[in-house]
Amino acid sequence: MGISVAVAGASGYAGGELLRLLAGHPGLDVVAATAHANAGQRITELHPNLVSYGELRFSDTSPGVLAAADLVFLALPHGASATLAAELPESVKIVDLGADFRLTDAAAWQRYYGGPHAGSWTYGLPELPGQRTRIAASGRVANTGCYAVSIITALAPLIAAGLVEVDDVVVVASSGTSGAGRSAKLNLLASEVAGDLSGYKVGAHQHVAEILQATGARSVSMTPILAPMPRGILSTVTARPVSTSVTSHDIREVLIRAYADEPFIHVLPAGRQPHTAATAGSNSVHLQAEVDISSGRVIVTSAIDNLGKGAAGQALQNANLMMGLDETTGLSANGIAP
Ligand SMILES: NC(=O)C1=CN([C@@H]2O[C@H](COP(=O)(O)OP(=O)(O)OC[C@H]3O[C@@H](n4cnc5c(N)ncnc54)[C@H](OP(=O)(O)O)[C@@H]3O)[C@@H](O)[C@H]2O)C=CC1
Ligand SMILES: CC(=O)N[C@@H](CCC(=O)OP(=O)(O)O)C(=O)O
Repeated sequence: MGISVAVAGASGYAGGELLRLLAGHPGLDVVAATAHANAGQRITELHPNLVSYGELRFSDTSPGVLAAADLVFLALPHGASATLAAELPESVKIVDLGADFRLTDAAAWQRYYGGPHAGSWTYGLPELPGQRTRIAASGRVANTGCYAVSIITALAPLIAAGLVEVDDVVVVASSGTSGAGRSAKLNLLASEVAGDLSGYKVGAHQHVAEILQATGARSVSMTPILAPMPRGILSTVTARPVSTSVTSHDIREVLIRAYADEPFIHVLPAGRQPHTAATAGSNSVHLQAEVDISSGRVIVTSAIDNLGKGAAGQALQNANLMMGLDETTGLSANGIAP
């Protein structure tokens, strides 16, 4: 018997992707998969792709069920994680895929989420300097938000290297519909989304708070766009260089150096643009950098699978670190394209 694992919110998109990854993990055994309205249903009724779970059914999401595991993943709506985590013993390690514990600043929490701030846990992005060691030493880790992963990995090294101004970052980013969860909302119907592009939460996206916190940027303007595809996020991150002498080559060199030893972050060869399809099903981030020949602004494009490095893959990477396993176990850098 390996390390026992429970997934709360396993009937949802992020929880379902976690179950898929965990089915191929040699050291982690799923002992419980919980749901809310769907408790009691067979896993395969909600996730017909997960045939290896056979007749197993979703349990209720209760502290008693979860406390029996060594490691718990929380893939729940905002607010539900904080309530449940408070009822689990310290001995149970937790990775929260939601936002409840991502922000250190209560005022920032208030601005974007409202309601009481539950506190903060170790921020779950191992590729940030020093963060891998902190995650490995933590019993509680808060996963990075999906857009935030793609944007922070594009921006943080440039700010750390002093290559771009911190007060003029502009992001336009598109997400597939699974980013919104598996809820029956009018704007997510296939007939509404197919053949359409639209902005949403324009100028007020909650991930800006964690992008500021993780990168040291002082001002980020973000325009999210809902894209007619099931998975994937493509972010374009533009910033003003500190000097007109900064070249595309300089930016690429900084990114290449920052991620030289990272198994999941790939700076593409010059001239090749990231594609969301190339990251689908993987835990990878694909990056490319250019300097705009007209405005002189730095443009970094970044593609991820929102359910992979944006959620379940990242959560498993963090869990591997927390349990002393090889960080890449059960994860693939390769996407499933086309
Ligand atoms: N989708 C994505 O790409 C990403 C999601 N996340 C985060 O992961 C978390 C889960 O997201 P996602 O999978 O998309 O959401 P879904 O809506 O697809 O799934 C939500 C899950 O939570 C359960 N649930 C709903 N209400 C409650 C409740 N009151 N108490 C306990 N469980 C409840 C649902 O159970 P049931 O269906 O049985 O009612 C379901 O299992 C969220 O915090 C989200 O922000 C983070 C990064 C990316
Ligand atoms: C398409 C879509 O609606 N995406 C969601 C992604 C949120 C997410 O999953 O991240 P959190 O954990 O921070 O909520 C959004 O933009 O809010």
